[in-house]
Amino acid sequence: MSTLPPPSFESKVCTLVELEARITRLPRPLVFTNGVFDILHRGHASYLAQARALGASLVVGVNSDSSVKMLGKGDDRPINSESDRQALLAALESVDMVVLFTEQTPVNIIEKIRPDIYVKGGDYEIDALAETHLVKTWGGKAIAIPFLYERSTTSLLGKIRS
Ligand SMILES: Nc1ncnc2c1ncn2[C@@H]1O[C@H](COP(=O)(O)OP(=O)(O)OP(=O)(O)O)[C@@H](O)[C@H]1O
Ligand SMILES: O=P(O)(O)O[C@@H]1O[C@H]([C@H](O)CO)[C@@H](O)[C@H](O)[C@@H]1O
Repeated sequence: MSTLPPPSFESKVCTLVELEARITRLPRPLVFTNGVFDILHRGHASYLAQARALGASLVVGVNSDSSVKMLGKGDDRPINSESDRQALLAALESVDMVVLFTEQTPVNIIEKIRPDIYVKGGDYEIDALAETHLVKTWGGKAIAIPFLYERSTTSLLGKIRS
C-alpha cells in the first residue's frame, strides 16, 4: 500500500520566522487579518475571500489556544485546537499563509511583515484598533468588511447546545 503525502495546503501553515523568510515571495498588496476562527462558517469564508480580493495575497494570524483564553469567549473555548483551526483556514483558496500568535493582539506579526492592508470584520470599530494605527505608520490602510451573512461560532454553539 502506498503512503500518500500530506495535503499540499498544510504547507501554508508556518511559523513567524518562516513567514518572514517567505514574505518577499508573496505578491503585493499584502493583506493581513487575524482572529480565532473557532468553528469555521460561511461568514468567515465570505469575509476571507473579500479580504483577499482587496490585495494580491492574504496572510491570516490565528490565535493560539492559550491566547483565546485571554479573550473571554468562555472556559470551553476554543472548541477546535489551534492546529485544526490553522489547517482549515489553510485549506481555503483565499488564504495564502497562516501563522499562529500567542499574544493578546497580532501587533508583533504586523510589525514583522508590514502588510499594505489590515482587515477586520464589521463587528469591529476599525479606527479604534492598535493594528490600524500601526499599519498607518508605514502608509498602510485598514479596512472593515461589513457582514454579508449573520453567522457566528457563538450562535452555532448556542444552537447545538439548545
Ligand atoms: N458573519 C461574519 N461575516 C463576516 N466576517 C465575520 C463574521 N463573523 C466573524 N467575522 C470576522 O472573522 C474574523 C474572525 O472572527 P471570529 O473568530 O471572532 O468569528 P465569530 O464566529 O464571530 O466567533 P465568536 O462567536 O467566537 O466571537 C474577525 O475578523 C471577524 O470580524
Ligand atoms: O476572532 P476575533 O475575536 O475577532 O479576533 C480577535 O481580534 C482582536 C483584534 O485584532 C483587536 O485587537 C485580537 O486582539 C484578538 O487576539 C483576536 O484575534
